Amino acid sequence: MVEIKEVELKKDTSSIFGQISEYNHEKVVFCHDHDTGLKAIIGIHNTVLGPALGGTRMWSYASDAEALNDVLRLSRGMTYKAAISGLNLGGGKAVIIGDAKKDKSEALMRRYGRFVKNLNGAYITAEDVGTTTKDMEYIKMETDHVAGLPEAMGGSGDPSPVTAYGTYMGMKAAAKKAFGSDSLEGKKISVQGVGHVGGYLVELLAKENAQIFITDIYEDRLREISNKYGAKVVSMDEIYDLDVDIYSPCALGATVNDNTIDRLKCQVIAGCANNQLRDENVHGPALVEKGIIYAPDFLINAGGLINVYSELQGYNRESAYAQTERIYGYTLDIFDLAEKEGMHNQLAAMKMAEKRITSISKIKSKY
Ligand SMILES: NC(=O)c1ccc[n+]([C@@H]2O[C@H](COP(=O)([O-])OP(=O)(O)OC[C@H]3O[C@@H](n4cnc5c(N)ncnc54)[C@H](O)[C@@H]3O)[C@@H](O)[C@H]2O)c1
Repeated sequence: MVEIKEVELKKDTSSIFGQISEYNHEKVVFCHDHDTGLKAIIGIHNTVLGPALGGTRMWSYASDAEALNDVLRLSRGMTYKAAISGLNLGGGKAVIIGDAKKDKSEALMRRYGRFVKNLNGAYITAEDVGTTTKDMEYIKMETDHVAGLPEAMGGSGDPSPVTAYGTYMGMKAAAKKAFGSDSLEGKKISVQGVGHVGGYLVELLAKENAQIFITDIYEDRLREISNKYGAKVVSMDEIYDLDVDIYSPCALGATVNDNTIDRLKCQVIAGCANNQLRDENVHGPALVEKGIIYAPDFLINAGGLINVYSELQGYNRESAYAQTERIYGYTLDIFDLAEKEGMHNQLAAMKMAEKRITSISKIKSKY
């Protein structure tokens, strides 16, 4: 039996190296370019299972420290996501500091691509919040270590529909656990963020005749999704107080926190956002206490990674969807493990992922 260390948040996070050692990252690269205004951080968390693959996020962070914290948490999440999904990939992620609508240019993305190139394949990038398949084309001009290229270029295209499908599968598994049936018909479901993934998820929920509530920063997008699928629009703050069966965080992370947890009235949380629990050690157990079934984020939002991984093997859309469908069964397995071991669902999923990494690391030195 492999011994797995409990993941704890350590306290010394005041220095950069303190933060990097907190989650035991292998490498963190700071990228700066005066001419293009590029400021980016690439986090390589763990490469035991394979090269670190994870998207590049472009976001207007309030501070460099916030950007570092985000890339460290996101890249660790990628390690777990790849491991639990049975992929031969490590965990990595990158952030570009800036406003994706204003600060992006071909030169900036290509300069960033050259930093990725310099890592010689230890990190493979892809798209994330604030980046598009077009940006991946620019990166591809500088390095082969990029995935999620447009289908016209032989790539797997936008991963969002596959991510939405996996999230839907995880949500149905959680519904089965909470309500005794995985049917979402008539269920009241709030979706926070109707961007790439959230939009596709709403489509799947509408097909199953769920009652859908949506919120987003962008009013035009809200109108579009509401008109198309008959979803009711609510304000960004109101989403936490709704009397719903399922809350689906599909925007950014850390929305399950000290300020929101007491307001939530749902029985299930299942969404595609990464790092939904602000602090898994605090908010994982708090959800158990409240009787809310939490579907682990990195498990149920793995569809996009599965899709991108398939591109590296020679893309096959059907097999990517078939593999993503298995998220349903994996999610039920995690609920069983959590119950058996008396732990919260996120921790059970982390332990399952760590177990695979530990066992594979042992065979790596043997020929
Ligand atoms: N795209 C993928 O395949 C994929 C895969 C795995 C995980 N994820 C995660 O899923 C989430 C959504 O990804 P996406 O690709 O759909 O991004 P996106 O940028 O297309 O959509 C996010 C949406 O959330 C909205 N938003 C941001 N803050 C909000 C807030 N406070 N309240 C309400 N809405 C808010 C944005 O306006 C945007 O429309 C992210 O956390 C991402 O990391 C995405």
